[in-house]
Amino acid sequence: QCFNILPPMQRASHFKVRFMTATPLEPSTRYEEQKIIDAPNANTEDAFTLLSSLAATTLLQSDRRRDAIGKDIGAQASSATKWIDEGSAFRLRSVLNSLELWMPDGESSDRERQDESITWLRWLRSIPRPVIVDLSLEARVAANGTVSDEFLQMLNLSGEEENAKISTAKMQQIRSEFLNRLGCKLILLPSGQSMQGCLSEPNGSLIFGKLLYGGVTRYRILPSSSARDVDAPSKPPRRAGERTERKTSVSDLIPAWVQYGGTERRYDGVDMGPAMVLEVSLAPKIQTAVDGNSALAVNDVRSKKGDMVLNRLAWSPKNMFRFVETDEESLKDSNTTTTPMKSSASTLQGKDRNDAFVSDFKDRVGGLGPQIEAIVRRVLDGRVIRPAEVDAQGNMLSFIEAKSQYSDTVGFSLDESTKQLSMASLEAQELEILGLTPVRGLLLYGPPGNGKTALAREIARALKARAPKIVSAPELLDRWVGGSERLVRELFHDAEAELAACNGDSTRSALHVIVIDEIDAVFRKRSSAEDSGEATRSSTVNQILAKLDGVQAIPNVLLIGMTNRRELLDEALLRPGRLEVQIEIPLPSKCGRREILQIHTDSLRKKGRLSHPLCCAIDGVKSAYTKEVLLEESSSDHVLVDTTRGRKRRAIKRATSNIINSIASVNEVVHDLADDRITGGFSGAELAGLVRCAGSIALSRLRKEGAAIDSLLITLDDMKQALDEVKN
Ligand SMILES: Nc1ncnc2c1ncn2[C@@H]1O[C@H](COP(=O)(O)OP(=O)(O)OP(=O)(O)O)[C@@H](O)[C@H]1O
Repeated sequence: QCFNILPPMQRASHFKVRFMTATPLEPSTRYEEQKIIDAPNANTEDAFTLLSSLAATTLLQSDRRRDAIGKDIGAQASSATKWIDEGSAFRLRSVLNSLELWMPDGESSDRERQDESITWLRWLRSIPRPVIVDLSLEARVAANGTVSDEFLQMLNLSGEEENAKISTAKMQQIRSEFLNRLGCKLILLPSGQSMQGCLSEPNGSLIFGKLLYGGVTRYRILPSSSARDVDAPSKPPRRAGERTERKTSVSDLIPAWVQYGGTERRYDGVDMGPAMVLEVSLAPKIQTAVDGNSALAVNDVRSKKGDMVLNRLAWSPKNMFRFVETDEESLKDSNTTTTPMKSSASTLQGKDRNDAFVSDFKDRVGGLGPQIEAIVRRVLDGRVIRPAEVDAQGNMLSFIEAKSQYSDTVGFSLDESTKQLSMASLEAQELEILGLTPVRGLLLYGPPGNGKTALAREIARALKARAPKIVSAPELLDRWVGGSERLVRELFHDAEAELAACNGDSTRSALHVIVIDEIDAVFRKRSSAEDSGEATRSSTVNQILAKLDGVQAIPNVLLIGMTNRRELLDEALLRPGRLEVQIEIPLPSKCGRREILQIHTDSLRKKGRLSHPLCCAIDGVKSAYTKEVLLEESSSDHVLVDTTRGRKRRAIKRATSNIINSIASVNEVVHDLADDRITGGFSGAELAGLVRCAGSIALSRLRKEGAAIDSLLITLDDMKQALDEVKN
């Protein structure tokens, strides 16, 4: 008995809609013969068109229901929506449930769409005050194809006119009257800002809302207070049906809600970034003359036509939305719960990305937790990371190497491997607008051997930068005229070449990390005597500074300066815009020493080449091997049990007990290698050296015994000897 007037859904194959059969109606003889409404022009491949078509279908179905029940009821519909067909309305709501903003995720091959949505999102994040974009016209155009003349004709005919021929002009009027009852708006609110005016739709309307971005509090203003509001603006209006929805991550799927027209409604932005709400409204027939657009008269509401910025944006609502698969059960009639959806984004953003960086660093350099966090915050956060190409072994290639291998794509491609790059670039551009650009220069200073160079390499690796160029500053001072300038030019040459290949767009270039060790040799405080060496030095200094913050500044470069003597440096170098972030890399603390020891013994431990007591000493935990356990283990060794008997066995046990007694005394002395009394004052390099020394002692022992390398085991005793050796 159900009248099928749906647009062809099968083309949106990925999209599941639960179809509710419309409430069975008294069959109206007039419609019995009517079959599927032809919708040849309806393109349901984009979500916006499908949504608009379904909204129009809901209107048609509801009108039909009203006609079937009786025109009078429809005509009398005022504050309640008695005229709405519940089945169709439910379906429309399910469609909205699975509607999402189309976000650039790097996975789509549709570059144009990516660019469009980035522009659109960027605009959304920069709007200074609430904006309402009226998409009603677009929605009506999109829905137009779904509505056939025959059906409209039937809905509008009264009994007597049934057989009369309707003129084209009249038909057009009926069509536009019908479509004008369909409304669609985007409500955009900057972070934490509220709408000044209110939205209102005619009595009997149904408004479907959906939060697409950020967070909002939605509520209705009670009619009594609305009038009072004008006279006494200080009095807060009385609210009803207040609900707050927050979309904290892309994967949060906020269910759509339904509101009734008649009362005024308003949205307040939650202080968590900009918010975007989509509203689709259906007005009852009785209100046709007034038109659903009455809401646009409210003071802060601006239509698309009047917004110059919006007119300049190249965007189309057809590219703004997409459908995601939803878990139908969990969304069932829920207005408050949020449901996670499957996220296609595989790479990380924001805080997650920073956390991943921090833990990645910690696996490789020890004892520098606070320093690494500062570096991630100041140097990595907000940076667009276009990964540099790597060779077969995974080593980062220089620009020249990459160019010879990947000649056509290097330097300016946003390929498949650069997932989330567009989002990162969007974020970076926003930060740039706020003046929060990532720094171009970093100074690492502190006593030698504590991981400055190691950290610089790690930064380059974490940023997936080009193979870092590490030079020692004195190498830059060429005694020949013009020599130093040439050396500095060479240092920055690759970065400049790649930037030129990307047409100056630094977000498309991989990052070039340039490390200058012993930077104090070049940038030391100026001496009064201006000898010839001084002249070379200052021209080198000027050239490097120009690359950092001068007119020839190169944005795709991170310069890391390193020194053991910060106090010798010229203050001009440390100004913001130059080596702006200065991080001290001190001697490691007890905790740091333990981390460094763990890093340097990690591979040995994984291969089972460290004795248990040594592992315990590295970790600073008491050995679980007590004398008794060791004795037990040695006597239960299957070789002993199988091949020795009686007195001989007892003799071996006694001998083992003596050995273990002596080892036990060693255990008690060194049970924490990181302890101040044992490795206090050691630098990272010395700790790395200590591990190598213990390894060489174990190896020479093995050689003396004539055993094979695969039985190498470094013991606590080896480490003790190594400590003696290193300390002397
Ligand atoms: N914090 C650390 N974590 C892990 N290893 C470290 C650490 N500090 C030093 N090392 C080890 O010591 C070696 C030397 O350190 P590195 O060259 O980074 O020190 P540096 O501070 O740059 O010294 P210099 O000032 O003399 O150039 C590294 O290769 C590494 O093996």
